[in-house]
Formats: sequence, structure tokens, C-alpha cells
Amino acid sequence: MNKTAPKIAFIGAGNMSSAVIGGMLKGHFSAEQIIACAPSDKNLKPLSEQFGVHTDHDNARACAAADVVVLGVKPQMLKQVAGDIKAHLAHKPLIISLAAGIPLASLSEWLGEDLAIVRSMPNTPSLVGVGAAGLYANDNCSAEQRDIAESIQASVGIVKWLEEEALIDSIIAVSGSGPAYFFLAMEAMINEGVQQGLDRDSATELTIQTVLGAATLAQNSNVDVLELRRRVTSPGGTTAQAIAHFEEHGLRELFSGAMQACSNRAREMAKELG
Ligand SMILES: NC(=O)c1ccc[n+]([C@@H]2O[C@H](COP(=O)([O-])OP(=O)(O)OC[C@H]3O[C@@H](n4cnc5c(N)ncnc54)[C@H](O)[C@@H]3O)[C@@H](O)[C@H]2O)c1
Ligand code: PRO
Repeated sequence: MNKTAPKIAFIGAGNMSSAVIGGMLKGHFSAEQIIACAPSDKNLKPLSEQFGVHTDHDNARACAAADVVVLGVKPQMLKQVAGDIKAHLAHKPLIISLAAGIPLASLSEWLGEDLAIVRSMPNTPSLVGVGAAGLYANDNCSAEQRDIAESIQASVGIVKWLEEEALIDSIIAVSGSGPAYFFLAMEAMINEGVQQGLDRDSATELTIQTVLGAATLAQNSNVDVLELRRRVTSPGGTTAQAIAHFEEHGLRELFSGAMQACSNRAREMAKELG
């Protein structure tokens, strides 16, 4: 393996692979190191045009030449793709699976019991370098392979190594699926802003800036999010009314229920697909 510039093959070139590739190129990886594979040009063309990475329709050929194989296909496709590439992994590249709900035991069974495999659960803000990922490695991974997996994810955001594989399902509930919760909240805020008379562009810009501002403040503050909320909420004022409405209508329970549904689905997928 080339330790300084490993060759990395992405099998599957959709939303998540594109976000990681785009983020990696803003970090210290070069387009020369990366090849993206998918059956059609629909996903590949934007990647070669926008990022200048190599592309191929042939998963096996890309895997045979790779030091690292990133599995970025839908969980439903993974068993079939694993069957197609298994014979081309004799040189034992590091495997990184991005798939929700597919356990290491299944990946090892499908790809080879002696392979080093890391499960990674990233999120789409990786594209702009503010991703958040959880990683879990099997016992075949060397320290060097763990470093490579970490360097890929760290180039696009923060990384947490997990003590137990089961915690990947908690990472999905918090940060893997998490961006969608905030996009939904933003959609609702934009629509209500328009309902109250703002033009859509202003409502959109103000909502996005508010979410960015809240996250940036929380990240740069030495007090917790509860205290930051208190500082917005004047007693008897406007925010207090909004927060009381959220509390009365069970926003906390809604979040708990949604996040439990999310990780339960990952466990169900392991039974259905693993
Ligand atoms: N989207 C997210 O926010 C997110 C976050 C974390 C993890 N993931 C995981 O990432 C994986 C990909 O999700 P996505 O949202 O990018 O899906 P997607 O549908 O956007 O991308 C899937 C890609 O796989 C390609 N593909 C289909 N069949 C293939 C084959 N036989 N060989 C090679 N490529 C093939 C498709 O052409 C497409 O490029 C999933 O396993 C998902 O669980 C996604
Ligand atoms: N998107 C994938 C899904 O919805 C996995 C986490 C985020 O299944």
C-alpha cells in the first residue's frame, strides 16, 4: 500500500460518496488518488467534471487497483456488490463501509473473513468540511489502516471512534440522519416566515443564517446549549411563548421517538439485509 497517497476506490457514487469525495478534495487528498464507480454516467459525470476524479463502470477493476475500497452503495445493493468484487480483493485492501444497518459480520461473510473492515457512518455536511462521523473497526484492522480510515473521515469533519459496533446505530440517529431533522425544521420555519409576510428568499436566508449562527455559537461557547437557550429567552417575552408551545406539544418526546425509530430501523435492516 502507498502509505502517503493510498489509491481509494468509491463503489457507488451517489449522495454520500460525492459528499465525502468533495470534502476530501478540499482537504489533503488529491483527485489522482480517487476513483468513483457506478453503473451509469448519471452520477459519475458530475464527479469527473466537478472534482476531476477518475471514474469507471467496472467495480472489480477499480477494487483490484485500490488500497482502500469505500462501499457507498445502498444497503439493499451491498450483498450483490460484495459478491461481484469479492474475487478482486485478494491483495487485502482496507474496506470502509458507509452502509447503514449492515453489520461487520455480514460484510466479512460476503467479502472475506480475513479482511480489514471499518464501518463508517458519516453525514452529507462532509461535502463542506463540517461532517460528523462514527467509526468502528474489526479486529483485522492494523493501526495504520485505522489511521487511514480516520484520515479520510477527518478530512471532511469530526470523527468519533466507537467502543462497540452497536453504537453505529446511535450515530445514525444523532448525526447520520440528523441533518435531515434540521432541514425539516428549516423548511417549516421558512414556510411560516412566508406565511407571516416575509418574501421566500429573505425567510430562507434568515432561517439558514439563524441555524448556522446557533450551531457556531454553541460550538464556540464555554456554556452548554441549555444556558445558550436561556440567554435568548427573556422571562415573559416572545421566545418563552414559543418554547412553551414546543414543550406543551411534546417536542422532546418527538425527538426521542424519531431518533429511536431511526436506530430501530437500522437494527431491522440488519435482520432484513445482513
Ligand atoms: N445519504 C446520507 O445522508 C448517508 C449518510 C450516511 C450513510 N449513508 C450510506 O451511504 C450509502 C449510500 O447512500 P446514498 O445516499 O449515497 O445513496 P445514493 O442512492 O445517492 O447512491 C448510491 C450509488 O450507488 C450506485 N450503485 C447502484 N448500484 C451499483 C452497483 N452495482 N455498483 C456500483 N454502484 C452502484 C448508484 O448509481 C449511486 O451512485 C448507503 O449505504 C447509506 O446507508 C448515507
Ligand atoms: N441516510 C441514510 C438513510 O436514510 C443513512 C443515514 C442517513 O438510511
